[in-house]
Amino acid sequence: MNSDQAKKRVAWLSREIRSADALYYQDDNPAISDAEYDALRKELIALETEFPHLVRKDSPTQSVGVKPTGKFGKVKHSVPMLSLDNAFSDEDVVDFCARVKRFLSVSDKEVVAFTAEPKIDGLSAALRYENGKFVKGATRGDGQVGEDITANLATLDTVPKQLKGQGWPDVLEIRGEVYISHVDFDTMNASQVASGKAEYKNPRNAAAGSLRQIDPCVTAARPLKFFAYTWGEISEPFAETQTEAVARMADWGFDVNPQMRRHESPQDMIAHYIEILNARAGLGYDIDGVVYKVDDLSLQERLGFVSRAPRWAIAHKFPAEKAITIVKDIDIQVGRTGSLTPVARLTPITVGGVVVSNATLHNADEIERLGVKIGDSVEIQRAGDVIPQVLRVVKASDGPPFIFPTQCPVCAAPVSSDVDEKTGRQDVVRRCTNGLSCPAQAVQTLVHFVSRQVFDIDGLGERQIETFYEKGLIKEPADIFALRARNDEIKLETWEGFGETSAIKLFDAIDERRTIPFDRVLYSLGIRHVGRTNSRLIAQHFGQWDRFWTAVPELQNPVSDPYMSLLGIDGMGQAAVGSLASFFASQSNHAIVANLVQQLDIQDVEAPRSDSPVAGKTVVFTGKLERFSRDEAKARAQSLGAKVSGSVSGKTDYLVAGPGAGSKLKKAEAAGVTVLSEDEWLTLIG
Ligand SMILES: NC(=O)c1ccc[n+]([C@@H]2O[C@H](COP(=O)([O-])OP(=O)(O)OC[C@H]3O[C@@H](n4cnc5c(N)ncnc54)[C@H](O)[C@@H]3O)[C@@H](O)[C@H]2O)c1
Ligand SMILES: [Zn+2]
Repeated sequence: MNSDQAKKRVAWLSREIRSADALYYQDDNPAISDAEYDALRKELIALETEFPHLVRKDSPTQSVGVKPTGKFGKVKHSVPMLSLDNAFSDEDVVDFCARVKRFLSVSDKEVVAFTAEPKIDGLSAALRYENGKFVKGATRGDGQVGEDITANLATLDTVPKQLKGQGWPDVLEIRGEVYISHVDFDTMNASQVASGKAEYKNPRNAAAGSLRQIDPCVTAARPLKFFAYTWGEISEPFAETQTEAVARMADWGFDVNPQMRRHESPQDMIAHYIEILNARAGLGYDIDGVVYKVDDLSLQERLGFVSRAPRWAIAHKFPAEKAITIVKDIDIQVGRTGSLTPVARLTPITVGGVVVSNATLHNADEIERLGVKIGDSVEIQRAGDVIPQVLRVVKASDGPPFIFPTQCPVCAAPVSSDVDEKTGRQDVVRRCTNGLSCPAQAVQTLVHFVSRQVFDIDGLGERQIETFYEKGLIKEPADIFALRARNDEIKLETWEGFGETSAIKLFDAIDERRTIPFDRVLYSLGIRHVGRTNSRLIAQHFGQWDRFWTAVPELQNPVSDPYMSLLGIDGMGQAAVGSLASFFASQSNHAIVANLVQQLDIQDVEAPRSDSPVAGKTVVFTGKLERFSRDEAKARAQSLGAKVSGSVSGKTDYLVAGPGAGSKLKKAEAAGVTVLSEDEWLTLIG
């Protein structure tokens, strides 16, 4: 970016931030998420660092909050109320500690202690005490001048009107955070709804809205609380460290946060941060990070301030898990079994450090429940590696409601939903009824076919499958094995993304997989209810592919021997056997499998040994296995006639626990299940 472009971007960012500030601080009604806001600020700081001449005196990076409105009287802060700099990563924390030491000319070996405590997501307030009596309360405002909300603050139980104990300075200004607990927030919103008023978006906005009421009686009825954590003007010092100061505040009758601790290294600070992050959901009030402060007050004094934040403190922000964004479109994806899954296409937004541009809407019922339509503002959530979800509509657009298609969006075949045999209710999932004649189902079936757990063909992924399918070169699994023979006409080495070597590599990878066990072939077909376990059970039952193939036509008769004997297998149900039969009822499916089998050398599957020491036993594997992969362990156990389960229950006979085993191990121990190490397991099975 050149200086000119940077100038424009800086101006734009400043404008965006200022307007967000006004909505957030003055109206208590933000229009963008905190994560979005933080991203704008971060970008502005980066640009101003790169182009220092673009820093204007009125830049949002040089100031705090917004100027007070005329709604309340004004209070001048004799000690400015500042904001905090942010750290977003562990590295930032290490840098911060190093920066503090450098500033103080302290060697690496010497210790500078820091406190760590939760960053309460409320709004800050200053309480002035004269001779132990509460005389004035103010908001932060723009840091220099705040609003006089004495009467409102006086209504809080956690704001002492008279300090307890003794030894307080004659003039003492205590600062801290006003907030609302989760329980109180829910109650408050329920009564907002009952009286026909708008709900508050989150506890912070509810607290800010409640505190900045013209009528203190309204504030008095709101469940506001106050945590004390710092101070402003004082007539004389009252402590030597942050830790000591907070302890004295507690003595004088203030709530202080019980999670605060002192640390001597960035590693300990970060460990504490993780501890608080994990405790977050159970605290009962919102926090949005951890604040670290230099413990020694004389060092704090030496470190002083930069424009809007102290040099001796930093806020280590939590990754935001939720964010608000806009639904640009709703697409319907067709899966391998024809299921229609609606996906919201979003205006991209960073959630927990990851850009999210799609979120699942699960099914038609969920769309109806949420009432979501194209153009709506929605709140989304991302947790771990799962697909982001839409939680709720924040602001509805005036567009038409979303109509769930009655035809497959890919092949236009009619859509239907199954009826649950037990409940007689319509399944929430709608499916395309066109089977493998639907291009979407065909491609997804092929993708499943080549995937790791099935044919495991290196170099063939979704993208390649799509290309081959579109060119008409792979329409069914058997075509994959014919590619090499047809390459004179295909000339794969001339395709974009392929060279001579990668083409040969792909053909080799395909040929390597011609020899394959019976159960994998069955699993590769992607038949509903015939997953890995059932494929294995069926394969073990027949032993050889040819025996199975001879029995296939008889499966159309539900009282035939093969049908009944499959039903008799422990673990197989009507759904699986019925689905297997109806798959082969289709002429084209039958032909597809026949073509495939011609290309393969199918290995027999041995029936489980009933004389093995673990035959008929139920085994659970947990932890990190070091002697074999999870798949291998499972296959081995099954071939010895053991049942492998994913969870510990009363039926479990053995738990094989590798290093790092957690909840399953605890549960097994509690249930008196025999726990074996990997070596013990190997000895047992011989
Ligand atoms: N969504 C929006 O439109 C929008 C607009 C403006 C600001 N914001 C949000 O507000 C924040 C910026 O506001 P800010 O300038 O108040 O900075 P800040 O909230 O990130 O940090 C400073 C504040 O933290 C508070 N705090 C809480 N616990 C504390 C503790 N234990 N010790 C010290 N301080 C503690 C204090 O009130 C202090 O003023 C950002 O997180 C931003 O996401 C959002
Ligand atoms: Zn279709």
